[in-house]
Amino acid sequence: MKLAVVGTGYVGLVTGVCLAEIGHQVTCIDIDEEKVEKMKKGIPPIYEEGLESLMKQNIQARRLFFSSKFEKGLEKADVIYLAVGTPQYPDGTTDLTAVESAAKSIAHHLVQDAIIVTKSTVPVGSNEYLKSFIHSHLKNDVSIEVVHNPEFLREGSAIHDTFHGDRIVIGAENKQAAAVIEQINQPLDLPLVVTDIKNAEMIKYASNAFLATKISFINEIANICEKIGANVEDVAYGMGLDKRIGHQFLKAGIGYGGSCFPKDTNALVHMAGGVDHDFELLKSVIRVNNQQQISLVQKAKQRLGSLEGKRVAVLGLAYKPGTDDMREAASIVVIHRLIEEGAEVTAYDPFAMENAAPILPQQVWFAKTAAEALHDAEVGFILTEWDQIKNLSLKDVKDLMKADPIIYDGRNCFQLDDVRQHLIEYHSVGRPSIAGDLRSN
Ligand SMILES: NC(=O)C1=CN([C@@H]2O[C@H](COP(=O)(O)OP(=O)(O)OC[C@H]3O[C@@H](n4cnc5c(N)ncnc54)[C@H](O)[C@@H]3O)[C@@H](O)[C@H]2O)C=CC1
Ligand SMILES: O=C(O)[C@H]1O[C@H](OP(=O)(O)OP(=O)(O)OC[C@H]2O[C@@H](n3ccc(=O)[nH]c3=O)[C@H](O)[C@@H]2O)[C@H](O)[C@@H](O)[C@@H]1O
Repeated sequence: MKLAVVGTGYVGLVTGVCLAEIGHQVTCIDIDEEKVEKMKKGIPPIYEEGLESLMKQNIQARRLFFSSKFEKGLEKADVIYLAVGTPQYPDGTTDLTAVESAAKSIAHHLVQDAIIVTKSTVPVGSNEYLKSFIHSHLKNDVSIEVVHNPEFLREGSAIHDTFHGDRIVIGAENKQAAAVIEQINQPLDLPLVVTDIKNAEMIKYASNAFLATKISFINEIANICEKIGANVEDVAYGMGLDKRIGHQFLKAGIGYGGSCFPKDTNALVHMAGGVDHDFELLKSVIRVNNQQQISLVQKAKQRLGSLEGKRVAVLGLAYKPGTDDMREAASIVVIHRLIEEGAEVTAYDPFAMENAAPILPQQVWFAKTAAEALHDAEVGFILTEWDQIKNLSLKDVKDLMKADPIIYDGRNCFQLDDVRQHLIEYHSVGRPSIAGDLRSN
């Protein structure tokens, strides 16, 4: 089928590439011309495992095209996917500016009947509004249907998640339109949920809110574990064996970040408020997460009295491994706090430093390697569990850092026994602290 995808970010580009891979003819449209020029050459503007090779293969097979011109990209497209960003306003409500702008461009350039499939996460009721919005901006005598097909991929495993997702949700008021989207996805052979648009919109928010709840729950358990001398990893393992609970999303850490959990949980709280429902549980989830992000700096300050002038290495900046995305990364909160406390921060991330530089305080130095960041540091903060960080030898870490170093590990990257052997003072999340080299005190 001939498809167009509008917006080529983490979701749009992966969607376009994967739809081409299963045999469709796809043109991806983006208003960012620089990005489009890069993509035409097979260079993805984002870091995502496996994306570049799949993109190049489909460009070569002449199934995948890129354009910054709507009139060209929409030519003969039967189905148009909309995957532009839906960030949050400072008050936590959803900013639909990009969706409206892209919808208007689609409406202006549509010359044949089409189904518009929204992939962007939008508040309940938005798709109904979008349908009339597009209608009112059509320039030609064409008919449209709107289908909501929320996206569940995770950054860092986006290609895998698209081909092996747990379900595809199709929200439609029109059965024929739903059937077309089913047909497009048929080669993926994944379980389908065909429902109405409001349900599809709510499934997306409820899913993200539930996953965020699991994380804040285990982080609270971790905080209690620390106080009573238990180990959250053993606790989570024991809990997760119960199939009703499961092991996924029970990894305690520095709190969730990323472009979606923070904004989608806020949006759902606002949506609930809009219908006079005080979503107390989700508000607590958000509060717990905000506190979790600053907890390690608070511990360091308590332990050291002051961080003024301390040389601090921050390893890992992206909100999770496998991506260069810095949106709502815990590292932003942690580093701002460290700088406010007077620390001298050197940071390292294998892929996210380019995106991090413009949003972190100017005082931050960027190191080319983890070893360079650790060199002569007194305190280390681990904020993303990249293999490049998890696989560091603790002997090297100790040798590189100043005498009697202290590590605050927000991702529980190291085995406690291993740390004990290396006599490094080590504080992680929800596990007993390790005292370090007592001989030198
Ligand atoms: N990032 C993720 O892992 C996931 C994101 N989502 C949702 O998918 C949507 C997109 O998210 P991302 O891909 O992260 O966004 P993004 O910010 O990475 O990409 C958006 C793209 O749209 C382009 N764009 C903006 N306005 C445009 C317009 N008027 N016409 C054409 N292109 C335009 C931008 O240049 C950019 O390339 C959001 O609603 C998000 O909540 C859903 C699941 C996963
Ligand atoms: O709507 C979205 O954008 C996406 O949001 C999340 O995907 P993503 O943000 O890419 O990454 P996750 O793997 O979910 O991690 C999110 C955050 O939670 C943290 N996390 C995750 C799992 C865990 O056990 N503990 C934990 O702290 C991660 O470190 C990260 O900061 C969801 O997992 C996707 O299903 C959804 O499509």
